[in-house]
Amino acid sequence: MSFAVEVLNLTYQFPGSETPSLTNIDLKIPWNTRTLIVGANGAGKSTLLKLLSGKHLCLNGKILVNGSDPFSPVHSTKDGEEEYLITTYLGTEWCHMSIINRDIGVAELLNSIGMPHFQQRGDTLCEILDVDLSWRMFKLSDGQKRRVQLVMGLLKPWKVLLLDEVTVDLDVIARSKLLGFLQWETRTRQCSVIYATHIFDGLSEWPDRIWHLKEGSMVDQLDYHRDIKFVDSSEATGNGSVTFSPDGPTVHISKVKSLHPLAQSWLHGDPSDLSHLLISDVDQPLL
Ligand SMILES: Nc1ncnc2c1ncn2[C@@H]1O[C@H](COP(=O)(O)OP(=O)(O)OP(=O)(O)O)[C@@H](O)[C@H]1O
Repeated sequence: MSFAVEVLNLTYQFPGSETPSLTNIDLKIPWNTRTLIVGANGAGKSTLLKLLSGKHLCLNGKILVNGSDPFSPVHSTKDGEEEYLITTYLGTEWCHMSIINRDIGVAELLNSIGMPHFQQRGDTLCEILDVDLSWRMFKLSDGQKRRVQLVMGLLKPWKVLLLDEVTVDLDVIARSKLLGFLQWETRTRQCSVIYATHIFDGLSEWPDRIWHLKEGSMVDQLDYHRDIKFVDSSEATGNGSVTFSPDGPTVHISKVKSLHPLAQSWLHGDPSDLSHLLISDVDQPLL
């Protein structure tokens, strides 16, 4: 069976560093899956995603993405007539690309990276991310710039998408549509997504697997469908419902299906944990 990603006994230490950032990582990620990586700041999420994208050379262990070493110069592959990038890595450096702050039109920008060759995909992405081709980049809000960037980053189809928290300033609708698009992609063609995030809103139904990286080690690997059950809490009035009172401004929000409590409990006790400062569920004010 071929895997989207296969990692065997990977240990990675940055040059000049005293300790490894990743230790003895073993992973097998099948095709047509969505993997969520959860970990405290400094746990090694970005390092892992960058290694998978070929940005760092793996010296200890083995990494195969689409069956090949991601550090090799081969960056695309063919499925029939279609050409695919093997990996697309969208991370924090990519978010700061200087071109997005210039006085340039969105249509011009997208055309310069090959939109005409991927017209249908580009149109779909512009529609789901609500990007207007007549916008000028320097006039956009941060969230609008991010949406244009995401259209750019996702325009060319990929086999393995590595997302390193790039949805942080999307509004909830754009984020939800983007996650829906990625879910649809993984269901309709041979590809997989690995997503490292600290934001769990709207993710409860999204992943197939949820992994916990702690101090460079993969300490939990859950199968979403097999291992996770959402249960009604005794004080909840429903499951994920919102009731607007006709008589006033009161809104009743029942406990919603969320992976946030799982992440909170995993990260409790992990290094860089400040969970003692968190407002508990019970005390949390409704803003
Ligand atoms: N270029 C580098 N040189 C040396 N050490 C590094 C470098 N980049 C990251 N590290 C170290 O590797 C470890 C993992 O960092 P990484 O950026 O992968 O964490 P992360 O889980 O992505 O964190 P965050 O949630 O804050 O983005 C940290 O201890 C960090 O200090």
